[in-house]
Amino acid sequence: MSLLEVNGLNSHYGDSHILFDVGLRVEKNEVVALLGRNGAGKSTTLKSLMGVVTPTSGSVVLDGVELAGRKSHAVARAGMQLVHEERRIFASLNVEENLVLAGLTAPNKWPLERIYEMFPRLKERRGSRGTDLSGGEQQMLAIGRALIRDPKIVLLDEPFEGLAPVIVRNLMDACRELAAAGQTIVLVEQNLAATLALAHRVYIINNGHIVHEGSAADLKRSPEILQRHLGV
Ligand SMILES: Nc1ncnc2c1ncn2[C@@H]1O[C@H](COP(=O)(O)OP(=O)(O)OP(=O)(O)O)[C@@H](O)[C@H]1O
Repeated sequence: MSLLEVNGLNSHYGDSHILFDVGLRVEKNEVVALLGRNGAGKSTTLKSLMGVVTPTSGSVVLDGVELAGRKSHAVARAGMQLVHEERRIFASLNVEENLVLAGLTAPNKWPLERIYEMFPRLKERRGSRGTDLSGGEQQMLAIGRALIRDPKIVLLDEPFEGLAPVIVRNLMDACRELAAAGQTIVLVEQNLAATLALAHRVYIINNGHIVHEGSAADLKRSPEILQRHLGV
């Protein structure tokens, strides 16, 4: 059994049917990317896994536990974390307060030092408020807030968006380090090169349907698939 098994997932916004029988599986220690054009349903998929959006049908099983239909705090307690595109840190709290608060209700947690080893910049900025951080520092903090809860799986929604190339490389190194340490990751990212460099396996979603599944290595060698589904 895979760490995460998603079957027949359907989600709606009001009357709009957005996800159609989405199926995914993610093995323990795997980095899986979900690619697709704008509006294809990537964020909705992550939100549906996390219980931010309640799927209308289907199943989301994490480590043998059915999570579909549960609220996001319950999903978080079961070991899933979503790092939202909007980062969602507390602007009026400093870096360390943000991290400590995120870890408070976690059954297991990483020591602060482990977060600071991964993101030395956060240690330097530990006393700075959320509002005073750069975009890259905010993203590091958002990821740190997820990791401090020692999740079984982390969902990253466009972690590199809007960041300078040097910061993207920095964050990619952190993701590689995480993956090497065995962290299971689902990554949604527009930056195709970065995605294919990080992911082991890739799904492509198109209009709410999964249209391709394969290894990242195979996808790199298949320009026609990239062209057909992503237009690149
Ligand atoms: N809160 C919402 N209410 C209604 N429709 C929504 C809402 N959020 C997203 N949608 C619609 O659902 C579809 C899928 O959106 P989603 O954000 O999942 O796409 P995406 O693949 O993540 O794209 P992007 O890269 O643009 O974020 C789109 O047609 C979008 O307009």
